Amino acid sequence: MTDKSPIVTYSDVEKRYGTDEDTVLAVEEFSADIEEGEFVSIVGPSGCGKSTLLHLTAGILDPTRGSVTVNGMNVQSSVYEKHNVGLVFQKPVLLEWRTILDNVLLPVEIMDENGVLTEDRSHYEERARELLSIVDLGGFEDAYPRELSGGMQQRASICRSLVYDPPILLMDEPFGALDKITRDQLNDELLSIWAATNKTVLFVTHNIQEAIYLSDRVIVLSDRPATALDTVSVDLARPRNEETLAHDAYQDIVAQVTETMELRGRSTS
Ligand SMILES: Nc1ncnc2c1ncn2[C@@H]1O[C@H](COP(=O)(O)OP(=O)(O)OP(=O)(O)O)[C@@H](O)[C@H]1O
Repeated sequence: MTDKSPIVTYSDVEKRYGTDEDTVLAVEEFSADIEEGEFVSIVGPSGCGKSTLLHLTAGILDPTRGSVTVNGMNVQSSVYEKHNVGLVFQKPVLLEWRTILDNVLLPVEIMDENGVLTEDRSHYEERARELLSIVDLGGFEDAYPRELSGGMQQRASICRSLVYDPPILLMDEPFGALDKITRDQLNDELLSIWAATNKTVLFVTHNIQEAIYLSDRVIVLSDRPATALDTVSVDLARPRNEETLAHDAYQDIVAQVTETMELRGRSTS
């Protein structure tokens, strides 16, 4: 840990959906600090509240108690700049009538309309082309989403989340729908991008192996309502690769996180 202030702080966060008697408590008493430049995964059982936590971090949802701050500023504040974060969803959600380049540039257009662009458009177009080339989509700028495989579309959506250079990347099971080979490949590409850009990444998954392979720390959530059961440091050398998976230390951490999830998850029944 550094002596700098954390980039994201969750303080006793609660999120309850609904306002009448029929409410759902999704997150309860969640507190955590995320350091700048860290790669942190959030793992937990299906439906426990992982996406809710990311949406609270993005300022898309408001907590019913507690607070989420980014660089010390409450994300609910009217002056908080939501483009501090880039979001990657479970599905790529590309607009089928726009080319890949124009899909990647969509957030730039929206920011331009809102008057919050810091550079001129040509800067972002150059960046979009550079990002597409990094993820091996050079040459597909003028293609349409239907011409790309699922993995290629998800790569394009990662470029879209990075095009305006947000310091924080929020990723919600981004590779969950892909086959294992493509998923492993994209995990390695993501680690390369992370190493090259010094982003802070919050990565949601229910895949324990994936979380440990990627992360500096793994936050283990309980069954719904999500609260932090444990935070596990992953002190494995980088860059990570095939050899990482064969290490005893890797297997030990997998066993530790698996046990926490199995023994300490709370029952929702
Ligand atoms: N808009 C909403 N209104 C009411 N309940 C909701 C809403 N969004 C989510 N929930 C409920 O909150 C709980 C947590 O949902 P969330 O999507 O955050 O879980 P998750 O861990 O991301 O799930 P999964 O692993 O299936 O992606 C679930 O019970 C879900 O049904």
